[in-house]
Amino acid sequence: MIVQTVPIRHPLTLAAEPLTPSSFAPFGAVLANPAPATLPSVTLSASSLPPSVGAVVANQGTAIQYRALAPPLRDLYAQAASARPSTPRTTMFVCGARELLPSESGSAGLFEVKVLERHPFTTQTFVPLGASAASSRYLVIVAPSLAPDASSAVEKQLPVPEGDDSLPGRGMPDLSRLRAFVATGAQAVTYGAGTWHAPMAALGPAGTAIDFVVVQFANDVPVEDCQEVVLEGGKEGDAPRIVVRVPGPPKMSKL
Ligand SMILES: NC(=O)N[C@@H](O)C(=O)O
Repeated sequence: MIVQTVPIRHPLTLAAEPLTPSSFAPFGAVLANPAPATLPSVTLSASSLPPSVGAVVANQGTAIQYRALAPPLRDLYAQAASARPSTPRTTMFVCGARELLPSESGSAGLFEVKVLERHPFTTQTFVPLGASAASSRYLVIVAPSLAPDASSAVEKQLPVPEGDDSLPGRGMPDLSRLRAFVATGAQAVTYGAGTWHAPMAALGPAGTAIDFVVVQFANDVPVEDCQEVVLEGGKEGDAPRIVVRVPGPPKMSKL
C-alpha cells in the first residue's frame, strides 16, 4: 500500500551496473551458479569445487549442491504489530518489458524510477523462469534507508521490526544513494527484509515478458506486507526526475 509521497529534490541520472553478489551484498543476495563450467561427475573431487558456498557432491555423483549459496530467507512477522501470523508464499510475477525513454548517449535507453517499496518483515526472492541466460535482462533498483525522521508522524506509525541493526530500519529511501543493477536470466535476486526497491523492471523488446517465481512470507495485512512510496518531482515539465541509464544488450557473437 502507498504510505507516503517522497519529493525528489535533486535530479539524478545513474548508470546501471552489472549485478554481482558483492556489489549487491548491502541490499540482499544474488543467486547464481558459482561455477557454471564445473559439471557433476562421480570422479569430481572436493578440491575442484568452489570454496565458501557449501559445495558438495550429491545424488550419487550426478549433482553438485551449493548449500551456502545465500543467507537464509527471513520471516520477521513475529514482530508485526497485528500479531497476524505469516505463511510462506510462492507466486509468479509475469513482468512485461518496460518501455525505456530515448537516450542521446547510445545506451539502450532511460528508465524513470517513480515508485519504491519495501517488505519490512520478509525477504523476497525473484527467480526468472525459462529466461535465456545470455539475452534476458532485468533491472534491480535499490536504495538504503535514511535515518528515521522523528518529526514525521507517518513514518513513526509504519510497522517495521525494531532492535535489529542489521536491518535497514524505519527511514524513507535515501534517493541520493540509489543503485541500479542489470541482472541476467542466469541470476535470481533476494531483496533483504525492509530493503527499498523498485517494482520489478524486465528489459527486452516491447511485447515480451519475463516470468518470475517469487518466494516470500506474507500475512495479508497490507501495511505489514508492502509499504510503497511514490517519488514526485513536482508538476512542472522540468521537475527533477530520477532516471537510470540502461546499457544496450550484449552483442551476440556470430559463429
Ligand atoms: N518487487 C516487485 O516487483 N513487486 C513487489 O515487491 C510486490 O510485492 O508487489
